[in-house]
Amino acid sequence: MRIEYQNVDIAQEEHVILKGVNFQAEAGEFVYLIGKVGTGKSSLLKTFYGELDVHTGSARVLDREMTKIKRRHIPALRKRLGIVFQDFQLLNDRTVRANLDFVLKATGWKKKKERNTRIHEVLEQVGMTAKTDQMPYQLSGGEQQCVCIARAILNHPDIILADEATGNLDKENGRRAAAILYDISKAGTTVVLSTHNEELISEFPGVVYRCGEGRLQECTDAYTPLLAPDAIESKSIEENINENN
Ligand SMILES: Nc1ncnc2c1ncn2[C@@H]1O[C@H](COP(=O)(O)OP(=O)(O)OP(=O)(O)O)[C@@H](O)[C@H]1O
Repeated sequence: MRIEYQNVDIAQEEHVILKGVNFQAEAGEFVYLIGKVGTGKSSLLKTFYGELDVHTGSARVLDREMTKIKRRHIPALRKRLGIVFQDFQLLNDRTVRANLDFVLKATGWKKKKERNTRIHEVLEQVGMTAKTDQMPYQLSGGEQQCVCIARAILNHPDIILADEATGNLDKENGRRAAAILYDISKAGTTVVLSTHNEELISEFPGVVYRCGEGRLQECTDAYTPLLAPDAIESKSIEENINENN
Protein backbone atom coordinates (compact mmCIF):
# COMPACT_ATOMS: atom_id res chain seq x y z
CA MET A 1 0.00 0.00 0.00
CA ARG A 2 1.43 3.41 -0.94
CA ILE A 3 -0.88 5.41 1.32
CA GLU A 4 -2.74 3.89 4.25
CA TYR A 5 -4.64 6.04 6.74
CA GLN A 6 -6.56 4.55 9.64
CA ASN A 7 -8.67 6.69 11.90
CA VAL A 8 -6.77 9.92 11.20
CA ASP A 9 -8.26 13.30 12.12
CA ILE A 10 -7.47 16.12 9.65
CA ALA A 11 -7.43 19.50 11.38
CA GLN A 12 -6.77 23.10 10.40
CA GLU A 13 -5.50 24.95 13.44
CA GLU A 14 -7.62 23.54 16.28
CA HIS A 15 -10.60 22.77 14.08
CA VAL A 16 -11.14 19.15 12.93
CA ILE A 17 -12.15 19.21 9.25
CA LEU A 18 -12.34 15.45 8.67
CA LYS A 19 -12.80 12.99 11.51
CA GLY A 20 -11.56 9.38 11.57
CA VAL A 21 -10.25 9.25 8.01
CA ASN A 22 -9.65 5.80 6.53
CA PHE A 23 -7.97 5.96 3.13
CA GLN A 24 -5.95 3.56 1.03
CA ALA A 25 -4.16 3.87 -2.28
CA GLU A 26 -2.10 1.20 -4.00
CA ALA A 27 0.47 1.21 -6.78
CA GLY A 28 -1.17 1.97 -10.12
CA GLU A 29 -4.43 3.17 -8.59
CA PHE A 30 -6.26 6.24 -9.85
CA VAL A 31 -8.02 7.74 -6.85
CA TYR A 32 -10.52 10.59 -6.84
CA LEU A 33 -11.20 12.91 -3.92
CA ILE A 34 -14.51 14.60 -4.55
CA GLY A 35 -16.76 16.83 -2.46
CA LYS A 36 -18.03 20.37 -2.20
CA VAL A 37 -15.85 23.46 -1.71
CA GLY A 38 -14.29 23.61 1.75
CA THR A 39 -14.97 20.01 2.73
CA GLY A 40 -11.29 19.18 3.29
CA LYS A 41 -9.88 17.72 0.04
CA SER A 42 -6.86 20.03 -0.04
CA SER A 43 -6.29 19.61 3.68
CA LEU A 44 -6.19 15.82 3.31
CA LEU A 45 -3.77 16.06 0.36
CA LYS A 46 -1.55 18.42 2.37
CA THR A 47 -1.16 15.79 5.07
CA PHE A 48 0.13 13.33 2.44
CA TYR A 49 3.11 15.58 1.67
CA GLY A 50 3.74 16.84 5.17
CA GLU A 51 2.39 20.35 4.67
CA LEU A 52 -0.25 19.79 7.35
CA ASP A 53 0.53 17.73 10.44
CA VAL A 54 -1.51 14.77 11.67
CA HIS A 55 -1.46 13.49 15.23
CA THR A 56 -4.06 10.75 15.56
CA GLY A 57 -4.49 7.23 14.24
CA SER A 58 -2.05 5.69 11.80
CA ALA A 59 -1.05 7.63 8.68
CA ARG A 60 1.42 5.88 6.39
CA VAL A 61 2.71 7.49 3.20
CA LEU A 62 5.25 5.23 1.46
CA ASP A 63 7.58 4.11 4.24
CA ARG A 64 6.82 7.03 6.54
CA GLU A 65 4.43 7.31 9.48
CA MET A 66 3.15 10.86 9.15
CA THR A 67 2.01 11.14 12.78
CA LYS A 68 5.65 10.72 13.83
CA ILE A 69 7.63 12.09 10.88
CA LYS A 70 10.42 14.56 11.70
CA ARG A 71 10.57 17.83 9.73
CA ARG A 72 13.99 16.92 8.39
CA HIS A 73 12.64 13.75 6.74
CA ILE A 74 9.94 15.56 4.77
CA PRO A 75 12.17 16.67 1.83
CA ALA A 76 13.22 13.05 1.20
CA LEU A 77 9.57 11.96 1.24
CA ARG A 78 8.61 14.78 -1.16
CA LYS A 79 11.26 13.66 -3.64
CA ARG A 80 9.19 10.51 -4.10
CA LEU A 81 5.96 12.47 -4.62
CA GLY A 82 4.88 14.50 -7.62
CA ILE A 83 2.66 17.41 -6.68
CA VAL A 84 0.44 19.22 -9.20
CA PHE A 85 -1.38 22.36 -8.12
CA GLN A 86 -4.37 24.10 -9.63
CA ASP A 87 -2.51 27.38 -10.03
CA PHE A 88 0.41 25.90 -11.98
CA GLN A 89 3.22 27.62 -10.03
CA LEU A 90 5.62 27.66 -12.97
CA LEU A 91 8.52 30.14 -12.83
CA ASN A 92 7.44 32.83 -15.25
CA ASP A 93 10.88 34.28 -15.91
CA ARG A 94 12.24 31.20 -17.68
CA THR A 95 11.40 28.75 -20.44
CA VAL A 96 9.66 25.42 -20.07
CA ARG A 97 13.04 23.68 -20.37
CA ALA A 98 14.56 25.93 -17.69
CA ASN A 99 11.59 25.29 -15.37
CA LEU A 100 12.17 21.55 -15.62
CA ASP A 101 15.96 21.89 -15.49
CA PHE A 102 15.64 23.88 -12.26
CA VAL A 103 13.91 20.93 -10.59
CA LEU A 104 16.39 18.38 -11.94
CA LYS A 105 19.37 20.43 -10.74
CA ALA A 106 17.75 20.89 -7.33
CA THR A 107 17.26 17.13 -7.04
CA GLY A 108 20.83 16.18 -7.82
CA TRP A 109 20.98 15.62 -11.60
CA LYS A 110 24.54 16.74 -12.33
CA LYS A 111 24.96 15.95 -16.03
CA LYS A 112 23.44 18.40 -18.49
CA LYS A 113 23.03 15.76 -21.19
CA GLU A 114 21.06 13.47 -18.86
CA ARG A 115 18.91 16.39 -17.73
CA ASN A 116 18.11 17.32 -21.33
CA THR A 117 17.24 13.72 -22.19
CA ARG A 118 14.90 13.50 -19.20
CA ILE A 119 13.29 16.86 -20.04
CA HIS A 120 12.63 15.62 -23.57
CA GLU A 121 11.14 12.35 -22.25
CA VAL A 122 8.67 13.99 -19.88
CA LEU A 123 7.60 16.63 -22.40
CA GLU A 124 7.03 13.87 -24.93
CA GLN A 125 4.89 12.02 -22.39
CA VAL A 126 2.58 15.02 -22.03
CA GLY A 127 2.69 15.95 -25.74
CA MET A 128 4.56 19.24 -25.23
CA THR A 129 7.95 18.88 -26.93
CA ALA A 130 7.04 21.66 -29.37
CA LYS A 131 6.85 24.09 -26.44
CA THR A 132 10.24 23.28 -24.86
CA ASP A 133 11.71 26.74 -25.45
CA GLN A 134 8.58 28.80 -24.86
CA MET A 135 7.96 30.94 -21.78
CA PRO A 136 5.06 29.89 -19.52
CA TYR A 137 3.08 33.05 -20.40
CA GLN A 138 3.20 32.02 -24.07
CA LEU A 139 1.27 28.86 -23.22
CA SER A 140 -2.44 28.28 -22.71
CA GLY A 141 -3.70 27.23 -19.27
CA GLY A 142 -4.05 23.64 -20.48
CA GLU A 143 -0.50 23.63 -21.84
CA GLN A 144 0.85 25.08 -18.60
CA GLN A 145 -0.88 22.34 -16.68
CA CYS A 146 0.71 19.73 -18.96
CA VAL A 147 4.12 21.25 -18.17
CA CYS A 148 3.28 21.03 -14.46
CA ILE A 149 2.47 17.35 -14.87
CA ALA A 150 5.76 16.89 -16.76
CA ARG A 151 7.55 18.62 -13.88
CA ALA A 152 5.82 16.36 -11.34
CA ILE A 153 6.95 13.17 -13.09
CA LEU A 154 10.61 14.18 -13.66
CA ASN A 155 11.89 12.03 -10.81
CA HIS A 156 9.62 9.02 -11.40
CA PRO A 157 7.46 9.61 -8.31
CA ASP A 158 5.70 6.74 -6.56
CA ILE A 159 2.67 8.94 -5.97
CA ILE A 160 1.23 11.95 -7.79
CA LEU A 161 -0.96 14.28 -5.74
CA ALA A 162 -3.02 16.54 -7.96
CA ASP A 163 -5.05 19.20 -6.18
CA GLU A 164 -7.78 20.41 -8.54
CA ALA A 165 -5.31 19.87 -11.37
CA THR A 166 -8.15 20.14 -13.85
CA GLY A 167 -10.04 22.84 -11.96
CA ASN A 168 -8.83 25.96 -13.77
CA LEU A 169 -9.11 24.39 -17.19
CA ASP A 170 -11.94 24.27 -19.69
CA LYS A 171 -13.61 20.92 -20.22
CA GLU A 172 -11.37 19.68 -23.02
CA ASN A 173 -8.12 20.70 -21.35
CA GLY A 174 -9.30 19.29 -18.02
CA ARG A 175 -9.98 16.02 -19.81
CA ARG A 176 -6.54 16.11 -21.42
CA ALA A 177 -4.80 16.62 -18.06
CA ALA A 178 -6.86 13.80 -16.53
CA ALA A 179 -6.03 11.51 -19.48
CA ILE A 180 -2.29 12.09 -19.00
CA LEU A 181 -2.56 11.41 -15.26
CA TYR A 182 -4.63 8.31 -15.96
CA ASP A 183 -1.98 6.92 -18.33
CA ILE A 184 0.70 7.63 -15.75
CA SER A 185 -1.27 5.66 -13.15
CA LYS A 186 -1.60 2.71 -15.52
CA ALA A 187 2.21 2.59 -15.68
CA GLY A 188 2.31 1.98 -11.91
CA THR A 189 2.27 5.39 -10.25
CA THR A 190 -0.44 6.03 -7.68
CA VAL A 191 -2.44 9.13 -8.65
CA VAL A 192 -4.69 10.96 -6.18
CA LEU A 193 -6.74 13.64 -7.91
CA SER A 194 -9.03 16.05 -6.09
CA THR A 195 -11.68 17.40 -8.41
CA HIS A 196 -15.03 19.11 -8.71
CA ASN A 197 -15.49 17.58 -12.12
CA GLU A 198 -17.23 14.29 -11.41
CA GLU A 199 -17.80 13.72 -15.13
CA LEU A 200 -14.18 12.57 -15.34
CA ILE A 201 -15.02 9.51 -13.27
CA SER A 202 -17.02 7.77 -15.97
CA GLU A 203 -14.28 8.30 -18.54
CA PHE A 204 -11.32 7.51 -16.30
CA PRO A 205 -12.61 5.02 -13.75
CA GLY A 206 -10.94 4.79 -10.40
CA VAL A 207 -11.47 4.57 -6.68
CA VAL A 208 -13.70 7.38 -5.44
CA TYR A 209 -13.61 9.01 -2.02
CA ARG A 210 -16.12 11.68 -1.12
CA CYS A 211 -15.52 14.42 1.49
CA GLY A 212 -18.57 15.85 3.22
CA GLU A 213 -20.06 16.57 6.62
CA GLY A 214 -16.71 16.15 8.32
CA ARG A 215 -16.13 12.63 6.98
CA LEU A 216 -14.36 10.92 4.15
CA GLN A 217 -16.17 7.98 2.62
CA GLU A 218 -15.22 5.61 -0.13
CA CYS A 219 -18.07 5.50 -2.62
CA THR A 220 -16.55 3.81 -5.68
CA ASP A 221 -19.46 1.39 -6.00
CA ALA A 222 -21.95 4.22 -6.24
CA TYR A 223 -20.39 4.96 -9.62
CA THR A 224 -20.40 1.45 -11.05
CA PRO A 225 -23.99 1.65 -12.34
CA LEU A 226 -22.91 4.56 -14.56
CA LEU A 227 -19.99 2.52 -15.89
CA ALA A 228 -21.69 -0.84 -16.40
CA PRO A 229 -23.97 -0.91 -19.47
CA ASP A 230 -26.13 -3.70 -17.95
CA ALA A 231 -26.89 -1.69 -14.86
CA ILE A 232 -27.69 1.39 -16.92
CA GLU A 233 -30.15 -0.57 -19.07
CA SER A 234 -32.07 -1.81 -16.06
CA LYS A 235 -32.51 1.65 -14.54
CA SER A 236 -33.35 5.06 -15.90
CA ILE A 237 -30.56 7.62 -16.09
CA GLU A 238 -32.42 9.74 -13.50
CA GLU A 239 -32.43 6.82 -11.09
CA ASN A 240 -28.70 6.37 -11.52
CA ILE A 241 -28.01 10.05 -11.04
CA ASN A 242 -30.23 10.21 -7.94
CA GLU A 243 -28.47 7.21 -6.48
CA ASN A 244 -25.11 8.80 -7.00
CA ASN A 245 -26.04 12.08 -5.35
N1 LIG B 1 -4.58 27.48 6.49
C1 LIG B 1 -5.79 27.33 7.02
N2 LIG B 1 -6.07 27.76 8.27
C2 LIG B 1 -7.29 27.59 8.80
N3 LIG B 1 -8.32 26.98 8.18
C3 LIG B 1 -8.11 26.54 6.94
C4 LIG B 1 -6.85 26.67 6.30
N4 LIG B 1 -6.95 26.10 5.06
C5 LIG B 1 -8.20 25.65 4.94
N5 LIG B 1 -8.91 25.90 6.07
C6 LIG B 1 -10.31 25.53 6.31
O1 LIG B 1 -10.41 24.12 6.25
C7 LIG B 1 -11.61 23.72 5.58
C8 LIG B 1 -11.26 22.77 4.46
O2 LIG B 1 -10.52 23.47 3.47
P1 LIG B 1 -9.88 22.72 2.22
O3 LIG B 1 -9.11 23.73 1.46
O4 LIG B 1 -9.17 21.52 2.69
O5 LIG B 1 -11.18 22.28 1.43
P2 LIG B 1 -11.34 21.76 -0.06
O6 LIG B 1 -12.34 20.67 -0.02
O7 LIG B 1 -10.02 21.46 -0.63
O8 LIG B 1 -11.96 23.02 -0.77
P3 LIG B 1 -11.81 23.52 -2.29
O9 LIG B 1 -12.62 22.58 -3.09
O10 LIG B 1 -12.34 24.91 -2.22
O11 LIG B 1 -10.33 23.48 -2.61
C9 LIG B 1 -12.29 25.00 5.12
O12 LIG B 1 -13.32 25.28 6.03
C10 LIG B 1 -11.21 26.04 5.20
O13 LIG B 1 -11.75 27.29 5.54
